[in-house]
Amino acid sequence: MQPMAPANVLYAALLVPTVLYLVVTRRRSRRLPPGPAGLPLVGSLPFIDPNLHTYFAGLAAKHGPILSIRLGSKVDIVITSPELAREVLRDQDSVFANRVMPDAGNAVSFGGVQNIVGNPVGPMWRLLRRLCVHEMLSPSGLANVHDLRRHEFRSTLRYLHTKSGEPVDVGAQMFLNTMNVITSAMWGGTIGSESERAAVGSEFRGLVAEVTELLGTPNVSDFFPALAPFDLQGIRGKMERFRSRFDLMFAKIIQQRMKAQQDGGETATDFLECMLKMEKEGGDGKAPFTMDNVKALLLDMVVGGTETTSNTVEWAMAEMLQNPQVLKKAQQELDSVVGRDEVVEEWHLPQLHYLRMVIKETLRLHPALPLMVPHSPSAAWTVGGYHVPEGSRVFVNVWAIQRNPLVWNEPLEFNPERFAGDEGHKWDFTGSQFDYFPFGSGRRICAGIAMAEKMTAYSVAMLLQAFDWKLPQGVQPDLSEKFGIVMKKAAPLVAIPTPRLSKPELYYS
Ligand code: HEM
Repeated sequence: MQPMAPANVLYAALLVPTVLYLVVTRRRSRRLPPGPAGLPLVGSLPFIDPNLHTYFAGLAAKHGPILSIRLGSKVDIVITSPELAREVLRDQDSVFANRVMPDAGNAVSFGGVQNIVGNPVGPMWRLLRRLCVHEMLSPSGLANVHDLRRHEFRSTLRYLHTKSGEPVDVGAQMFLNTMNVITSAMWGGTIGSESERAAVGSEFRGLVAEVTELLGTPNVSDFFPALAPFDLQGIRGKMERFRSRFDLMFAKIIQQRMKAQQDGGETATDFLECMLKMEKEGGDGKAPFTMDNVKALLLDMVVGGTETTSNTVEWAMAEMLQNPQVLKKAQQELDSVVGRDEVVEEWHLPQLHYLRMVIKETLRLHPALPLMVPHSPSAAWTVGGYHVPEGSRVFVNVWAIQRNPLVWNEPLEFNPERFAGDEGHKWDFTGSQFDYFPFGSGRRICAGIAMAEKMTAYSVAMLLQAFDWKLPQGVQPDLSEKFGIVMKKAAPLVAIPTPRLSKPELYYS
């Protein structure tokens, strides 16, 4: 046998390891992340805990920062480290920016993907997002409805004053306040009288509560999509009925507005007006825009904006009642910036630095969406060296990441001071830091950050400036959580307000 030429030896010496490397990495990259074994057919379904955020955190402690879990016929991926969150939400954002809508979500959102939350990234999603972020939720959009917002806050202030000395369900009041603010930003004064507005508000409240409850209910149709047509738990049927009720309510409001336009009334500057304009134009040339989009967007705002905001305010108040030194410091700041001879206004908010730190700390310990809204890759991909199947649901456990003891000193302590100074300022709501991102990050970041910031700060400022708060006799502070599509307090915060402004008339000004 002829000896090999030196060039061939070199070639073989390079080729063999290269082929081996490709085989090994390819095999490795087809490997799903580690995770619980589960049972045949049902996977880990029988073992999941309803408090999914803590259940997933427990699995991550065992299986690592990326894990896979089979629930029925679907594989879900859970991410629990800042590095991998960055990979999914920033480095590979263009691949991971899609969603898998639950069956219930499809049923309620006006013909499937008519809304922002459910739409895959594309011309339609861009148009819907631009409308929301640039028209309704931009600084100028929010400024347009400042007076309506102030009106709602003042009526909550009056109501709370009538309840002085009595137990108040803080979350329920804040839910009502937020709902009224969001609906008035959407369709302004379209609904005539106060009593008519109150009736619409209360119907909405009931519907939104039922919709969010059902969105958080485990559904066989999602675990076994082949069974979805049978709607075994009746969830789709219920959601379709809710959608019809929303449809009727929205149709009535839209009709009233169109009639007002025909009668040549004053031109409104609210969100409904700019959506109706877009509907008349039929879209932006790249995507169509129909009446279904108008209704689906209205629903997005109500469902996405109310409980997230009001629960954050409730958590902030609950944490401060547990940590009275924080509450006192926030009130001292309010006294020095606003005093007690006038009611706090939105224009005071930029000067309330400590209050802003309180909100940041609340969203660190209690992010409203603990697993965010699941993302989904548009193609099979590799994350952290593991295979992530196309169309799988990817949960990012922001709740666990924001309690990571490697990043946060005494992570379970409620300590707003950690957001002070240059070190603290780096954590904000822009999603640029992957150890703190309560509003998400990347192109799917929350569309309502500007409104959420304003609403949470204004609400907490009003509650603390106008009242002292205490728990009813014998009630202990309780900070237990209840997982849902939006994280709740397990026991609603009931507390007693005592007026602290200098004159009673101020509550009715
Ligand atoms: C404290 C209050 C809030 C928190 C903590 C919050 C948090 C979030 C998070 C984590 C996401 C998912 C991000 C992702 O998937 O990467 C999201 C999405 C969204 N939020 Fe918020 N949110 C709040 C308030 C609001 C408000 C007031 C509105 C509107 C009125 C709103 C509208 C939306 C919409 C439309 C989306 C979907 C965005 C998309 O898929 O492109 N949110 N929010």
